[in-house]
Amino acid sequence: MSLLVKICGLSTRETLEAALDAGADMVGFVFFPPSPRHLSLELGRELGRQVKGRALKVALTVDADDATLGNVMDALSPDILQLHGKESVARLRDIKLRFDRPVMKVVPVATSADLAVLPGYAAIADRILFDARAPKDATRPGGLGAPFDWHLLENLQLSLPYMVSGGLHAQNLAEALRVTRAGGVDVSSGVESAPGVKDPEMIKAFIRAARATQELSVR
Ligand SMILES: O=C(O)c1ccccc1NCC(=O)[C@H](O)[C@H](O)COP(=O)(O)O
Repeated sequence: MSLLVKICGLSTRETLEAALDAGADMVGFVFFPPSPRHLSLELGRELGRQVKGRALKVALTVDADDATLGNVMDALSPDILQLHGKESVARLRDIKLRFDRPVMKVVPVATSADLAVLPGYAAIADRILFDARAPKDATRPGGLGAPFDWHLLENLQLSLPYMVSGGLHAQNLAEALRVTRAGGVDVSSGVESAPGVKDPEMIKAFIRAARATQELSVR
């Protein structure tokens, strides 16, 4: 199975086009006002139209209520909902039923104890995204450019697909894949020149590096 590459936090036509041209499988759009990558619904609609089926559109939200999710659905028409907050298993089930979209649940990781939630989420989610657990005083739960200890996933047995994220960049993604055997990689800060400012050349370099390491992926 081929490695999935997701470029997250896109917010301009130019950088979205760079990701699509370079062959990103998933493009992520952040709907979380405290984030430097937050999109208005209007911009989300415009960028969503630009994708034209060339990649899967992923809507990232954090503990969003139904009204917010409904607005995002209407504007972006996402293919996948990335739930990056503290959404419970019951909330995941509710969101899937209500919005009829595959759900990618983010599991924040700092220690092995963080993996205890997996059986619950695995029963409902379509995919898991492992990300570094944000520090308690962080203004957002992700997109901080910090990695976690990939060895925590070394002996993972998971019945559904999973991706890895957190502090990835073109130079370390091969090692992350070697250790975790993840089926996909997700990046935001590692393809930026400043928080929220994507760099087309860094996007291309990341996707090139991911394709070069593709044979390491098994899940
Ligand atoms: O990007 C944000 O600002 C953000 C805000 C709130 C929750 C999650 C957020 N980003 C998550 C991602 O972009 C990715 O899914 C992933 O965590 C990669 O982040 P990075 O470490 O910056 O590469």
